[in-house]
Order: sequence, then structure tokens, then C-alpha cells
Amino acid sequence: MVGALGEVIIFDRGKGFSSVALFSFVFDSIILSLHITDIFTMAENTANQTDMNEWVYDFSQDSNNEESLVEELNNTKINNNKVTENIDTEKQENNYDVADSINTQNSWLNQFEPKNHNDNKDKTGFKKRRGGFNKSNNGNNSFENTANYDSTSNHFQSNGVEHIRVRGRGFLKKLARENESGRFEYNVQEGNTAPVYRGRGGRANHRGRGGRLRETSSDSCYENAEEGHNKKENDKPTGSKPVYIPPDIENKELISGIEVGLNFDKYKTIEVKVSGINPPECMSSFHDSGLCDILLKNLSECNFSTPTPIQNYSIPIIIAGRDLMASAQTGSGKTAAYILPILHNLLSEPTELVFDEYHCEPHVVIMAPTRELAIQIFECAWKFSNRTNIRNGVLYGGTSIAHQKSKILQKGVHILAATPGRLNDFVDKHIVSFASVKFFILDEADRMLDMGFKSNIELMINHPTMKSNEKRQTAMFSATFASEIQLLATSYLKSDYIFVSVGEIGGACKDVFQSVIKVTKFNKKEAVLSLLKDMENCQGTIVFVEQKRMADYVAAYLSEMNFPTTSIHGDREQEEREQALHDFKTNKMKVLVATAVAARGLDIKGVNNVVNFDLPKTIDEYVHRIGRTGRLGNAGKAISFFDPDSDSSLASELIRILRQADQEVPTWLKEYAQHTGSTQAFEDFNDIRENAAAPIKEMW
Ligand SMILES: Nc1ncnc2c1ncn2[C@@H]1O[C@H](COP(=O)(O)OP(=O)(O)OP(=O)(O)O)[C@@H](O)[C@H]1O
Repeated sequence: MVGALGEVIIFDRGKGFSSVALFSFVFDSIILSLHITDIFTMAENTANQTDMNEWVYDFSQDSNNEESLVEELNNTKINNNKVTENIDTEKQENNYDVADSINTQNSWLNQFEPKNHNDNKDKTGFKKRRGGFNKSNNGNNSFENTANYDSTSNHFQSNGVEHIRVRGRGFLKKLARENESGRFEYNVQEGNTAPVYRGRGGRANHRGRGGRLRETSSDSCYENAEEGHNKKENDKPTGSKPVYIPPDIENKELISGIEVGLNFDKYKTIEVKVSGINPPECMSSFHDSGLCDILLKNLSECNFSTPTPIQNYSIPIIIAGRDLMASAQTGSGKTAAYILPILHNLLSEPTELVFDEYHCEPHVVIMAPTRELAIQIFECAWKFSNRTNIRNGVLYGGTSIAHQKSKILQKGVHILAATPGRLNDFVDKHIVSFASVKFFILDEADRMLDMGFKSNIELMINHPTMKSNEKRQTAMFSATFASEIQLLATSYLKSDYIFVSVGEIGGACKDVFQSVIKVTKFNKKEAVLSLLKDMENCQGTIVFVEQKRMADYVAAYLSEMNFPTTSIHGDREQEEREQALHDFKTNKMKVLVATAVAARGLDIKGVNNVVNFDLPKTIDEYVHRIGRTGRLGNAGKAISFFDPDSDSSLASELIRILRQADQEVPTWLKEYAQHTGSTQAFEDFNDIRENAAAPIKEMW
């Protein structure tokens, strides 16, 4: 209930902001209208007096005269000590910077600028924007999410006011550049899971007029068929399409891959199970793989000397023309397990590449749930096709469509890595046709086939230009593969597909040392801080949170505490997301705070620690998250905060994963598991085909 939260909502709707001085105050649908000059003072007093925890500044003025509004704002005596939130975090999907157009009179705006950063970035790695409300009482922090006015210290603190919202039209609409409602909000409530959308006329995922109480889950908006894409992109008016042009691969060092770790040899002891009719023999080295010479050369240049188990099995299976469903632990080389045999096929059985100025027909389509993963797959294909005529392309949202179109139509593409939304768009526009597809690959297949993406995948599989199962080769890979998803997946595969599992399906990588700490939602912040302080070197730490806003909040907090931190989540612009990853990869930022958008597939050198600030909703997500460390035989560490209030339903599954990975199970955790399900060990084998040949058990 909004009213129960207690809010101050301030609207100013009088033209020119000077004539209206009506002040009213109600819970839930409270409207305060008053002279803008007094807004902050009055709100502050009211908040202070009534101990309310939300402020909403609403400049619902459809101002035709922005300049006078800006002037009005300039004249407004806003005490720097009182307004503390940087609203930028709510409008990061666009590059528009209103202050550019009113630069000459930006004193109001400038007083909210981050004060002590020389370049265009603040300490969090966020791009500095004008127009954000920004704490400036000590002049050095742009993301201090404090918001409660403390009359004794004359500034805000975080223990009371939980929301600051700014709503407006005209000038503020531009400032926020949101949807037609022209409003945006920033919720700084700690541990918040239920941002309140309200107003008049709100609808699902959109803050508008007539709002309602609505929960946004982590980064789960699939309307653009990408995990963690920016919801606000859904209703961008035509004409404000993304213009970001990503750079070409420029730093080979950054895509060079993780080095083999001390535990790499332990891969030999992992049990591999294969089922399906007449599976091809596995290989035991790259040299007996039959891969063409140029690929062997590229492999050695990339320091791939010994194949991992999933590569030993998948490479011969794909070379033999068989369909494949494969599961292997995180960080064990699944990407190369399909890229290499595909490249081998393209090179040894070349066919003409069809393309013209209007369309192209890739030979290989690889789908991934996130933009960053699509980029990573593209880079992997690119590095292994060095010195060949193979052309690689990538399609993903948040970037210029014209640019991506020109890239793939220039010379055509053999291998196209893509997120479903952008690919569908290109297929709809007849820019991409599946008429020449030989291989169709689903990376993170269980994710691609669950609720969020399934309809998009089906659109492609059933597209008139797509070849039938029998005429194309299909392969699916993931570290997790629930039985129901396997069942669904079988309809996309030939009936005699091979199933390979390396280790337990859905099991965690045993090279990750896992620990669980009991917390409450109120002490997570301190807990993460003390974890970082206790680390000898916190370089390479990913902190996972459930909410996009929480990502900014935690990133801001850690930056404040002098841990260089950046964040990645679906409300950041694509350019910012790529910049954040780049800064993290190049060690400019020690800590990356991330939502689900970074949970799967991302392969980043030097990730030593994963912290689950919030535990995810599902155990599979947990397995993927902690798999960002402990890759390729390197040791890693995962620390998870367990809040009994919100995480008890995960307890039994968590215990199961801890046991499977030979980790210690805290005694207190068992209490929470008692009523929430089985902690039994993994099933022995689960190829769901009823008629599957008896599994061939082999030790690699
Ligand atoms: N045989 C190999 N020799 C050396 N390095 C390898 C080998 N195979 C893979 N790698 C490297 O191991 C890292 C992990 O590979 P990859 O990202 O394909 O793992 P994955 O199994 O797909 O992980 P996830 O489940 O997290 O997606 C990459 O840096 C890759 O370059």
C-alpha cells in the first residue's frame, strides 16, 4: 500500500509555477500543489514532521516555455544540502542530455553536478549527466542515495525517506526523456522489491497516470526478447531509435580468454554420459579431432592445447552431422565446443554465401539471451576464424539498426550471433533470411526455451525461410537443463539427437568455494562492505542483486566507500553497459554490481569472487551466477547472503547444490530447508527421452 509507506507527493501544475500555492496532503493519492520555490522546503518540513518515507516532486506542467521554467528553477532556492538523489539512474537509456540545449543557463542544473570528477565519469563509472539531483553537501558524491532530512545535521540520511520521485512535463519530460507521461521516479528504498507505480493512467511496465502498485522483478523484461533489456525501449517513439554504434573489436587482449587453471586436470575425473543412437567416438586431443589445419593453428595461437571434456565429445558429434543437446559445468569451454566443429564444416564444405544490398543468408545462427553474451560468442567465432574467409556478424538491441544492417550486408555473414529480439526484427524486415542456414545453435538453451524467450525462438524456428529440423543441424548447450525444458527442446532437434552431460546436469562447478552467510535485508550493505574490506584484493568481484535500482544503489554505496565500482543492468544504455564491462575487464573498476543480465555465459578473466547480495529466485540462476568465477580449472569464491525472510524457499535447493559440489552446508541453513523440499542428491542421469538408448557411461 502506498499510503502505508507514507509519502509526500508534490505536484506543481500551475503554469509558470508562481500562481499556484495550493498545498494538500493525503495518503495514497495525495497531491500537493504549491509554488515551486517552496516545494523542497515544504516537503522537507512535512517529511520531517510526519516521518514519511517518500517524496515525489511532480512538475506536471506541460510547459510550452521551457526557458521560463528553467529560469524559474534557477531562481528556486534549492538548498544543496537537501536534495540528494541523482535522477540519472532512471533515464539512462537515452543519450539525450537536456542541459546541452540550455547550457547557457544551467546554474540550476550545475549545482547538482558531481563536483569532484574531472572527466566525464563519476566514481561509479557512470557517465556524468547534467540535470540529476545530486547530493552536494560534501561536494564529492554523485550517488549518495541518502534521502531523509535530518534537521539536526541539516542533511539527508538513508534511514527514512525511501523514494524520491520527480515527475514532470515539458522541461522535466525532456530531462527524463521517458514515455509520454513524462515522469520518472527513483526508488532508493533499501531492499525494495516493490517499486510503486502510481499516478493517473499507468499501465503495465509504464509509469503513467493512474498508477498502481506493481512489482518489477530483477531484470526480467522480455518484450524486446533480450534478458535485461531496457524496458523503456519498448515504447520508444519511432525517431528515437538507438544510435549507439559499438566499436569494432579493437583489443585482442580483452578477448583472449581465460588461462587454464591448476584444477584443469581434474576435468579428467568428471564423469561424462552420452546417450542416443550410435554416438560418434569422442576425441582425446585437438590433433586427433580432424579439425582443419588452419583451425589447429588458431587454437594453438589462442593457447588451447588440451580440449575440455565437453569439447572432446561435442566436436566429433557436430562434425559427424548429428544434432546435440549438451550440458557441462560453467566455464568448461562450451562455446568452442560448437564454434570449432561449425567452422570446420564451413571450411571443409564451403557453400556460396548469399547476400546483396538488401538481405543476407547466414549459414550459422547462434542465439543467446543477453547482448553481452552475443557479443562474446561473436568474438569467439571471430578469433577462431582468423586467416579464413569466414565472416562473422552480431545483432543485438540497444545499438544502431542501420549500423548493424550495413555491417552484415557489406560482405554477408557466415556466422551470425544474435539476441532474439533484434534478430526477429531483422527477419521481419527481410534483412536476414534463414534460407541458407546449416546450423542453428541455442547457447544457454534452457534460458532460451523458457517462458521469456520461447515465443521468439519459435518465431524463428517456424519462420517460412527456416529449414526443417531434418535439413539443418541443431545444437543446444547449457550448464543447466531442467527436464521440462529438455522435453520442449526435443521438438527442435532430429529424433536421433545425441545427449551429452559432463558431470551432474545443473550442478555447480566444484572449483568454486561456496559459502552462505545469514543476513537480514537491513545489514546486507554493511555485510558486503565488510566482505570487501576483508579481501586481500577485491579486484574482480561481481556483486549480484535482484533489482536494477538496487544495482545502482549498491554501486553508489561501494563507490562512496572507496571501492571503484560500476554496474551493469537493463536500465543502463548499451554504451554504458559495454563501458562498464570494459572498465571491469581492464581493472579500472574493481567491483561490478550486476543483475541477471550478467549471470549467464559472461567469461571475464580475473573474476575471483562472486557475491550474491540478493539470492536469485531459482537455483539454476545461482549455479550460473557463481559460475562467473572458478572457470577453466581456476579457483573461485562465491559468498551468498541468505535472508530467511526472502530466501527460505531456496534453502533445500541450495543445500543440494552445496552437497553436490562438496561444499560445507551451514547447520542453520538446514532449519530453513525442513519444509521447503528435497535436499536429495542429483538424479543419476536425466536424458528425458523415454526411448533413449541406455546411457553409455564413460570416464574421459
Ligand atoms: N580447451 C581449452 N583450452 C584453453 N582455454 C579454453 C579451452 N576451452 C575453453 N577455454 C577458455 O575457457 C573459458 C571458458 O569458456 P566458455 O566461456 O566457452 O565456457 P562455458 O562452458 O560456455 O561457460 P558458461 O557455462 O559460463 O557459459 C574461455 O575463456 C575460453 O577461451
